[in-house]
Amino acid sequence: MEKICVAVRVRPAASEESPNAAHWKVESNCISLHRSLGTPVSGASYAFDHVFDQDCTNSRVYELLTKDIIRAAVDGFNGTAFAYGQTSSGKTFTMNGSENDPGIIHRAVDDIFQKIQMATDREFLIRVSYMEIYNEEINDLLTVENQKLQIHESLERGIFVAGLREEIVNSAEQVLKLIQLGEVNRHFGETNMNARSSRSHTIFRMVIESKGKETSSTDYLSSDDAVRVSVLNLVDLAGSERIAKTGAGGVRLKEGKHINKSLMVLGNVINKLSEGAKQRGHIPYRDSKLTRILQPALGGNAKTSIICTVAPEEVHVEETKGTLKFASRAKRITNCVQVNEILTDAALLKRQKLEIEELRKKLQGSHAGVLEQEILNLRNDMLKYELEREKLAMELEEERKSHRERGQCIREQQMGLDNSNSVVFSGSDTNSSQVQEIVKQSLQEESSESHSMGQEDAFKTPTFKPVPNSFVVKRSHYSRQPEYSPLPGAFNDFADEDTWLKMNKGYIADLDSLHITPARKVQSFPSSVETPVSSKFSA
Ligand SMILES: Nc1ncnc2c1ncn2[C@@H]1O[C@H](COP(=O)(O)OP(=O)(O)OP(=O)(O)O)[C@@H](O)[C@H]1O
Repeated sequence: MEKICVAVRVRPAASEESPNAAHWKVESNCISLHRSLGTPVSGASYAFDHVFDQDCTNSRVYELLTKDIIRAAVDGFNGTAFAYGQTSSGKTFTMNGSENDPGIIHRAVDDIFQKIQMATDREFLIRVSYMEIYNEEINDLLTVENQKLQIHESLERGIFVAGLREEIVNSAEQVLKLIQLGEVNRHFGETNMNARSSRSHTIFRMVIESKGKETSSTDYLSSDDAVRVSVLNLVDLAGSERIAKTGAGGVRLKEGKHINKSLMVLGNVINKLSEGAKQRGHIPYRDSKLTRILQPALGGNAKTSIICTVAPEEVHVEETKGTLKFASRAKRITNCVQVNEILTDAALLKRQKLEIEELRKKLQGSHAGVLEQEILNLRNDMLKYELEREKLAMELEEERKSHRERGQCIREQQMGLDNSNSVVFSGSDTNSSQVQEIVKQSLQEESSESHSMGQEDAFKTPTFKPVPNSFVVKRSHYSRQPEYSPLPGAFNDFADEDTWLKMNKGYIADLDSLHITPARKVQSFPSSVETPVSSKFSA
């Protein structure tokens, strides 16, 4: 959204004013009415984007008010600059200027062609038309035969005047010649107020089309393929007039009525547009040809500036106040400005290719997203496995610890056994040492076997327990090795119940779990055996 730019320009006084007369004072961007003694009139002070006093040149007005619109028009934005004010206040002077000080139209034309020459990456097509609205009829100023033209509206062209001559131009000089031609056909008339009064509203229009120059045939990714079309309107309105002042009659009176009526409709449109969007309701653009043609410039898609010209004389104070009020309302209008682009079939095709390329990139981007998610999942899994591994390592350590404790326990038992044996067998014969050795071996075997057992089984290794009622020695391996098993009879020779009782000091080892080494082929313990150990140990 962009506000309309509004400026006020005070023309030089036509005749010397009395020093006691009320006058307008310009300070910065404010204009205020003062009485003869210099005291300001309350409620008659106004501020605008710019206020130009009588010494201001057209050059400065152009620089501050119009130059941006012209630049934007070359870039594809619609633009409108128009002069509004009572008759003889300086509208035509501002738009057309003089020989020494060319007006806005002349400067705009020069500027456009300069900018086009500088935009080397684009090619331009400029069309010019010039029309007037005279007595509410549209006439072509470039072709006199084209009279009473009609306004049409289409999706493609927007609001346009059908049958209007559009001249394709290549230079500023060519355009200025066309303007001169149009000026000849324009309706001027002499009134009491102005020797050469505009009796019509004139609209000088330039349509600027541009398209990026193609660098190569495969350069389909260029975003400048669309054709930009902008419409620039430079409007010189007829001045509102008081019939009593202009002394109009006859043709002039009729003209004056039409002028005033269309300016009133313009005022109504501005009034409505200056209200909030909710209150404004219907905008009466269709009530006059002027507002219909200027519709895009008023609250539509165009950069717009209005220069309100005022006469400084005391005699015109009321008209000047009216113009300033109009300007104040116009200041509140906002337009919605955007570049106008037209896509040819070729440009459309190229743009679609560009879009597909962009979508492909996006798709690739989203695929990368999927991969990233997968990597994240894998990382999570790895973390889980790591935690599980640590847990298992801790369990293993626990296992080892309990295993060490079991080993310790076995060693203690063995030591206890050794001690008891030394008591039982002290000073005894060879047989007792043999028995001692066998028991030791058994315990060692048991100890080594317990290494390969689970924790529960390990605790079934020999331990001390109360003496059972009867002595039982279980030799589970005998059945598997019958050929070499020691004979129970031989064992009985010394391992009777009493002996074991003595050996274990009231306790017996639970031999259920004792692993008896693979048996040697012996019938009985010899009376003199050097090493009665199993082949397992001797091997
Ligand atoms: N800023 C200015 N500096 C010098 N002369 C000016 C200026 N503005 C207007 N004039 C002169 O005042 C006279 C009236 O100006 P102009 O014709 O531009 O008024 P207008 O608003 O177009 O009037 P109308 O509505 O009747 O066509 C002209 O002679 C013009 O040269």
